[in-house]
Amino acid sequence: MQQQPKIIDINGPVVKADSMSDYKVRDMVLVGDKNLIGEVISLEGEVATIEVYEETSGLKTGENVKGTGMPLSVTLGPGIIGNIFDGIQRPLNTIFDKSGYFIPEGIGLITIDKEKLWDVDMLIKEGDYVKGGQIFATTQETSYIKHKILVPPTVSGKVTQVKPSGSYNLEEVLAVVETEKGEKAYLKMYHTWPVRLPRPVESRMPISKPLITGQRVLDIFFPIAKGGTAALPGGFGTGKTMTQHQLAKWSDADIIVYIGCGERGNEMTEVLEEFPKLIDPRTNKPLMERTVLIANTSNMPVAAREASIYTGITIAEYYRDMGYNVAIMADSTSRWAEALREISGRLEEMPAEEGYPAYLQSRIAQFYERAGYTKALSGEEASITVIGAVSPPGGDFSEPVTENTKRFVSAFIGLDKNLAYIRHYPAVNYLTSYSAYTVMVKDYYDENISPDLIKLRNKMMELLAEDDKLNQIVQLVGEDVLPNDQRLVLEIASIVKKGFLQQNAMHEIDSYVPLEKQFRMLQTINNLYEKSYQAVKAQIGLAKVKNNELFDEVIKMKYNIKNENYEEDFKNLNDKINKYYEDLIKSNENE
Ligand SMILES: Nc1ncnc2c1ncn2[C@@H]1O[C@H](COP(=O)(O)OP(=O)(O)OP(=O)(O)O)[C@@H](O)[C@H]1O
Repeated sequence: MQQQPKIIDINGPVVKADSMSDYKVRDMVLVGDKNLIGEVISLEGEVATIEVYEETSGLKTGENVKGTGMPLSVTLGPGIIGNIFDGIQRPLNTIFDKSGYFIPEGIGLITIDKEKLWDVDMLIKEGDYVKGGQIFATTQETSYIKHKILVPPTVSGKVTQVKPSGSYNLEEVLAVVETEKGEKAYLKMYHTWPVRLPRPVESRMPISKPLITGQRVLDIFFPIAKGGTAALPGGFGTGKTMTQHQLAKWSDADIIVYIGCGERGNEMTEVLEEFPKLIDPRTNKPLMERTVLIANTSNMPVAAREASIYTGITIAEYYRDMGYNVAIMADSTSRWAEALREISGRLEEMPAEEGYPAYLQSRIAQFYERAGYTKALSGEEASITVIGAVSPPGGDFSEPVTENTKRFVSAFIGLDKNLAYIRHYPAVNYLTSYSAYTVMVKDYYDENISPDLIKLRNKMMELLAEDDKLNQIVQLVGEDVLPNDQRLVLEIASIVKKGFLQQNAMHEIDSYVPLEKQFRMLQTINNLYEKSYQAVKAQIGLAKVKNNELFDEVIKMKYNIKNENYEEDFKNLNDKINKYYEDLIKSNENE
């Protein structure tokens, strides 16, 4: 008989144990007298290397290691939404209730509440055939989210027993299925799934719908698509967290999974305090009714930080499988990569660039590849959108995490320290950012808003590029050498920047702007440009063409025109623009 495995070496979160030849890589184990949760990451003969997800100080060699018979997994069932978990899906509220702010080691693998009763509507009857991923029952998880209870993806067969609709807890067997092999499978309201294994889907579908965020620089200039991937790199204090919060609050996903990964504890406290108070503008329900928070701050064990990304994406996949559009925000993937580096260092692996392990690239790829627009096994169309913040040291985008992330995302929304310095927020660098989704969502914008939207967007992008070029000349020789039409470019570009790209997250009206209003704003700026250009062409001096009051009114429309019933206001503003330039050109002709 195999001897009892014992700890032979402890190096921070990396522990070695002997007599482990019966175990497999990725098995979840309980380490030491306190039963700390760990995962076998390599095996060499009898000796296993184990990554421990809890604080290992106090652990001693000679203590036992025990198997759990399964890989590191999450428990998927009702009760996830609105919850706040640590990196391995332990509910922080329950932990705080039991033991205060710090997570005591050895608290075990507690997860969602298995005793709570849920009102379940059964959708199957005896004799039915069910297949993996099928929705076999539903329960109202929050007033906004109907939880569709799924047959585990690995189970299919004939239903031999079924409970009637009623009130049940998570452990009760709702149905028994006889599989093709003649084995019995017991369907409960939850099942478990290994975090590192992507959940299967029926098929991948083309990306075509935007994730509408209410943030003008994103929705119009650099759209993120449902099922797409985006990176949000930015140096210290450029607004990554703020932007991720804005996305979590406002984007039109059904479900938000927010992973606070290695950020400072106080930043996460803000999320924990602020989010439960927020109201979703589209449903008028508390935002937490569609949100899952995963908190793994810099003061929590580093290995659990590494796991938190997988925990988050597996939860996202589970809700996708029910047919929901899920958006995942990870803040910050750099801290996650640092956790990989730290563990790799302790494993004495050969370091590659800047000390990161050689598999950094493949790990980043695996994470973003779990995004997509798909047909789920249940037959429902659904998506996972992944938005990862990246914090390159010193704001240098050529470092390995930013470089590798750039390869695997289709939208790269770079935050710029110079823009942040002049308080141009969100500090998105409009010259170097890009989104491949602009083309993919064009048809959607054409049909749902106007065929002019993307045209105007492209025109304004050209204007901003020209503005950048002209500014270089201005810096050398001053503005006076430029002809009036070029000086007008500088003036209008300034309006695009101040009146459109800058958006105040703290302002009641400006924090979130409906797409239709965004477009009306862009049209108004374009109208001002066209009419003022006619005046310039009519040889009218720039001092008159640039009517400060009118220009200011266009800049301030973001605050002064409300987010609803705005037609009249836009009409008045545009009439004012038209009249001013008609009068100006007429009086010039009469002179
Ligand atoms: N859209 C915005 N509207 C108004 N203010 C903003 C906006 N975005 C960022 N800011 C300002 O920038 C500050 C820094 O933002 P934030 O904390 O998100 O930066 P960060 O890049 O996450 O920083 P760190 O590197 O410290 O994690 C905020 O406290 C806020 O004052």
